[in-house]
Amino acid sequence: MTAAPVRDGGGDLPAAVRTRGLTKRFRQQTAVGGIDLEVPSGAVYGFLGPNGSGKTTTIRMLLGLISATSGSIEVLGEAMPGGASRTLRRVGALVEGPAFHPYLSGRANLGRLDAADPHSDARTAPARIDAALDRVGLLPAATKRYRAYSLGMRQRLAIANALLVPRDLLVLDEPTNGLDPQGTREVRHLIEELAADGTTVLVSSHLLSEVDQMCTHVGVMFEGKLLTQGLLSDLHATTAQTVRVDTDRTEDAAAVLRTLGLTDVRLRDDHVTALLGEVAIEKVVPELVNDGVPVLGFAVLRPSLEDVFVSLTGEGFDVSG
Ligand SMILES: Nc1ncnc2c1ncn2[C@@H]1O[C@H](COP(=O)(O)OP(=O)(O)OP(=O)(O)O)[C@@H](O)[C@H]1O
Repeated sequence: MTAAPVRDGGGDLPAAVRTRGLTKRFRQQTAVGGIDLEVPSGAVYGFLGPNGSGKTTTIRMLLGLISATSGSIEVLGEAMPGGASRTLRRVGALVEGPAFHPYLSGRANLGRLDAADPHSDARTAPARIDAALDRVGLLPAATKRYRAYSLGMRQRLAIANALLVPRDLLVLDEPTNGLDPQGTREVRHLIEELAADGTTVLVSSHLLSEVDQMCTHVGVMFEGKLLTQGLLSDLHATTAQTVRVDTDRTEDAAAVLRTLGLTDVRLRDDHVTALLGEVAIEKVVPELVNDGVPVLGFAVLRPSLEDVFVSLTGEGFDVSG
């Protein structure tokens, strides 16, 4: 398996994150095996991979929480860890959720965390805290106790904590983990809004549909390797298209599709699907009709991210969790 060429969508701006040969070994185990990550400025970059594929380890290296075994890291154009303290002020992170006090309000919790930050300016804290609460839609619930917050509100508060000072890059590790569908939607919308304001977002996830819905770019991790990365639309386009033929003569339709050279032909009660491969799409319907197969419907299906993943790894994506 070779990684697809890297697309640089960042224009004149330096990439928000660029690594070369980034590697982390824990004793015998290589958790991250020489990855070249490229997160263009302005992207919502979905860092996708099954559990244990190395996403958190990579993120921890980017943020200087653990050291790399080898390789290089640039964040916002600065080599790390060289420019770390200055640069990391411009990076908001949600890796392990901050420890919130259940009996304090959302606002008071942010106040405590801000006061614990040696770089923060106490004089501007009230305004910054309310701006962050407003940004994540929690200003109306600012005085509620944390323990009364829903799961989605708790996670939005954690993101507000990452936004207490202006950020150029947000790094969110599995921000929807453990959330119910409503909470997941809230966090996803928030990420989309932050991105619309110009913040680059690197968000890790093991949820394919989530990445599909909110990201412009995607990097696919598998067993410590970055299998591919680039624009999500390019990734979809490079994966074989599936066609669907609705017919009451599925056996006959399947035979025609196989003869034409389509592969992975699957029969259902009232339709057949198959991978188009190199076959010219305009040939399919005429050939079916020529052979007397009644075509009641015909569609080209956009490959799902799961199709992309399967085509890259030859394995299904474990969507548990
Ligand atoms: N501190 C550590 N010591 C030893 N092994 C570790 C350590 N941290 C991570 N690993 C191992 O490195 C591999 C990658 O883990 P990592 O947490 O980066 O994966 P992940 O893709 O983030 O998965 P998850 O979504 O489950 O967090 C795993 O096999 C894990 O057991």
